[in-house]
Amino acid sequence: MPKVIVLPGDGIGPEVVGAALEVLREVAPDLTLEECRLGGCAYEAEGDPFPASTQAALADADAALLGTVGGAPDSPWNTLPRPLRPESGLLRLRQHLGVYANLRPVQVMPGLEHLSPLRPEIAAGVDLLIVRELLGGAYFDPRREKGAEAAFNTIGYAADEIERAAEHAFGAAQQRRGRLTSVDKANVLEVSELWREVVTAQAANYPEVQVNHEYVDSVATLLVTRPERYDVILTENLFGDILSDLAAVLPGSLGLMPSASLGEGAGLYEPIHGSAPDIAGQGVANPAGTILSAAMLLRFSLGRSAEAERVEAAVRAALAQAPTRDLGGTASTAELTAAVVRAL
Ligand SMILES: NC(=O)C1=CN([C@@H]2O[C@H](COP(=O)(O)OP(=O)(O)OC[C@H]3O[C@@H](n4cnc5c(N)ncnc54)[C@H](O)[C@@H]3O)[C@@H](O)[C@H]2O)C=CC1
Ligand SMILES: CC(C)CC(=O)C(=O)O
Ligand SMILES: [Mg+2]
Repeated sequence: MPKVIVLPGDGIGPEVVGAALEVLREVAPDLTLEECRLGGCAYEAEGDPFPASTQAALADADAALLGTVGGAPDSPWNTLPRPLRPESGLLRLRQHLGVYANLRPVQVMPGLEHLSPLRPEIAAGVDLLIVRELLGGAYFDPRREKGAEAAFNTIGYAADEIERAAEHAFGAAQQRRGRLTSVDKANVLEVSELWREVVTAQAANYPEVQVNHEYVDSVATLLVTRPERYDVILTENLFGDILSDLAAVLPGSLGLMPSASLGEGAGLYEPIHGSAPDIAGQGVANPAGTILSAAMLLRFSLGRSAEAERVEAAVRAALAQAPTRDLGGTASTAELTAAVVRAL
């Protein structure tokens, strides 16, 4: 029986993960679902945001499903020594699992164009994939330092770190529309120059994939004005973090965006949004991104594509009937989840 570690986390995490579990129990009742702690809740209970108990449970797991971690701007968690903060727990989890390729699909589902704040002719038909390198760059810089007068983080990449993330992007482009846009800042940054050289060299192995390179600042505009230009976007950790939140404007809400993080072992599945302290505990969070992350788990970690498609179709149908507040509707988390379960 496949084993999935469930990490509800902080803020709205337990609410959206609860919704995804309702759906998973319907479509995959044979899964062993084991709940563990990650983030601020783990620090409070066990003194560590990525505790040994969670690490031990992951040892024989097939996948992990995560909600969100982190506190409000005034949370005491934000002044803890950095390794003890909730977000460090998440970074350590990603490193522990070795999940270097973060897949963030951006889709405006047919019939749901009206949920986008953008004009229908821009939003209609959007279907792109952001492949974000997840274990390198500024977030994992070992030389990071903060003094009273100065602080720094460096964006560093080794060629093989770029290569292994790019493999995923080329592979995805082969399966999709055959176009790969590598996003960097090579007009200013040496690290981007190397990024561009590595991706260009790799392109020779994928003659059927059409590759181009664009600067991240320009992509920030084009992504939300001419999204049809993009099929697969490949980029580094920090740029990918920012561009994927921006891309959430296309379908209409951060709450709709799922992700899969893949390496050589168990995969990690999580919505791209944070713990939304402004709405936590109110029962109004949009659970669609987490439910769609569970669909990605079924597809990538368990090879259950038919069940994944069932879930995706049910989410599409439910969002048409019962949009949540972030989408201009009135449905609660529980109401949207019930609509998804009914539509399965
Ligand atoms: N992967 C993770 O666990 C992440 C954690 N964080 C942490 O989350 C906390 C809050 O960060 P913010 O910058 O406020 O970003 P956020 O993504 O939590 O919230 C941004 C805005 O989007 C809304 N929102 C997010 N998810 C939603 C959903 N499912 N349904 C409806 N509305 C939703 C929020 O209410 C808020 O207005 C911080 O502690 C941050 O460090 C931030 C990003 C990712
Ligand atoms: C460590 C996380 C808080 C970074 C983030 O925002 C993300 O991965 O989307
Ligand atoms: Mg983010």
